[in-house]
Amino acid sequence: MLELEGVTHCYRSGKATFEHGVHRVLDNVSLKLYEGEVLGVLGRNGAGKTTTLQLMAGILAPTRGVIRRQPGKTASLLSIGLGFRADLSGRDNALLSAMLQGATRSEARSYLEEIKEFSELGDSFEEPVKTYSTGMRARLGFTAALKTHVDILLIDEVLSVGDVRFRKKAESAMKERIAGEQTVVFVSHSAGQVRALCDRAIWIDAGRVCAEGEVASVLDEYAGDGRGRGEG
Ligand SMILES: Nc1ncnc2c1ncn2[C@@H]1O[C@H](COP(=O)(O)OP(=O)(O)OP(=O)(O)O)[C@@H](O)[C@H]1O
Repeated sequence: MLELEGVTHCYRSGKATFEHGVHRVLDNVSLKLYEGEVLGVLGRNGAGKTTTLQLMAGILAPTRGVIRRQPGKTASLLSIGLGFRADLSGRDNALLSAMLQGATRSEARSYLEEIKEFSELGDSFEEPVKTYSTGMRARLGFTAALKTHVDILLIDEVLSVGDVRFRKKAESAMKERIAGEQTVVFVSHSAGQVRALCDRAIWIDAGRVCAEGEVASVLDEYAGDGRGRGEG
């Protein structure tokens, strides 16, 4: 459904840092995402996980290599604080986000009360997003993505924020959605969440895929490396 072939991604940095101002974050990464699967992405801070999701979403273009997405399939990146217009209300942002996922205006409107209720934002739903806390933004982003249709859902750690009660509710709603046909790429630092939600996992370190395959064996290798130990 989505394939990365030999993908390298570099960011520009100050001339005095990295190699002549070029920071190579992904180095010749190849991976395949199959329809209906939930792929977990593990890796320490700065390993290149978010960059991988942004490439998959088409927000970034690779420096080298190819990204193939099945024609007509939509991919959407769900990450904290990304994609909201700060001056617009939660309601208007939810409307926009649904329309950006391909809903018509009236379809998008029909989701709004559900989004308001699930996100538990109350009257804040009518307030500008710039007045929201990080947890409130995450709840709005999570709920808007949960309620709208997208072929490939790319989730960047949004299930790790918010209070415990909302996190549990979000996890079980996500499980329900995943149980259907939804294709998901899921970045998390929590071994527990990856074990509970994913069909397959990859471990990225220093821009390369170190391990790929069955969740339990990838988690073992990650923990054995001493970096994933003790998380979740
Ligand atoms: N826009 C950017 N410009 C320059 N460097 C960047 C940019 N975005 C990320 N980087 C660098 O790329 C590397 C990988 O970042 P990325 O966000 O993909 O890592 P990550 O695995 O998602 O990390 P985390 O677990 O901390 O979220 C880091 O060293 C980061 O500093």
